[in-house]
Amino acid sequence: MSPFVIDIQDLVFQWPGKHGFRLSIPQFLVRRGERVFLQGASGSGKSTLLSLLGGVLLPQPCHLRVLDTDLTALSSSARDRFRVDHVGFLFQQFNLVPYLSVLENVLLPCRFSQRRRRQALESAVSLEQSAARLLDQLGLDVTLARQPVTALSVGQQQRVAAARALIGHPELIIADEPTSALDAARQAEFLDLLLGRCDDGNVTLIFVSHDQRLGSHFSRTVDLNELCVTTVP
Ligand SMILES: Nc1ncnc2c1ncn2[C@@H]1O[C@H](COP(=O)(O)OP(=O)(O)OP(=O)(O)O)[C@@H](O)[C@H]1O
Repeated sequence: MSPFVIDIQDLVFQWPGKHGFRLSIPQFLVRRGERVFLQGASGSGKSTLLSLLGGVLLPQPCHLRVLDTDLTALSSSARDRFRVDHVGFLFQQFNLVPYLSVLENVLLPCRFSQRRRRQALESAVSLEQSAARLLDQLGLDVTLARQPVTALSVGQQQRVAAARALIGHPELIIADEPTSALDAARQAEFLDLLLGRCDDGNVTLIFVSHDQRLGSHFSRTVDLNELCVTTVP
């Protein structure tokens, strides 16, 4: 097994029909269990890179291995399967499903992935117990579990989104500015809880933020501008 959860060599990506932006990364390696703080100027391609790591986007032919899987060799549906089985996504806007309850939102990955369902049940008697435990560990009052998710505050919704990303022990968590809606005190508190959960599961975390103060919580800071080769397309 490779020691690297992310192993990129000579990656190039351009949005179809869009000139002026080109992501070009000669090498990017992330070891199992690392917590990487990814920063870079607005528009430098951080979210684009996260989508490539999650198999949402495909680059030009290159070496792109995530969790020992060659993403460039997978079909679109196989990449979808890979993503739901192995990657927890945390978004800036949370992307919760507004007509579902808190619990139903957290359990969504288990609906789509047998692997996540099985792993969630390894340490709990039911999926609901697994979800409730995670919510509790992330500081959410579990009596809210049956509430519509839209009835929760922004900070509470963020904990729901984090529990959804973590349920069923995905090996890689990809977080795209998940703390930007919170004030500084809540950001630090949330980050500590998220990192604590990642430590417990030996999870690898790639975390994007513009807030450089958060960088001290991570094992490594990577600046996308330094990672990239800047060439005129
Ligand atoms: N769906 C898309 N279609 C076409 N171009 C896109 C798309 N998404 C992003 N881009 C372009 O790709 C470039 C990089 O955008 P991206 O969102 O990855 O940067 P970013 O570093 O995450 O920015 P920010 O920090 O502002 O969120 C930008 O020029 C953007 O306009």
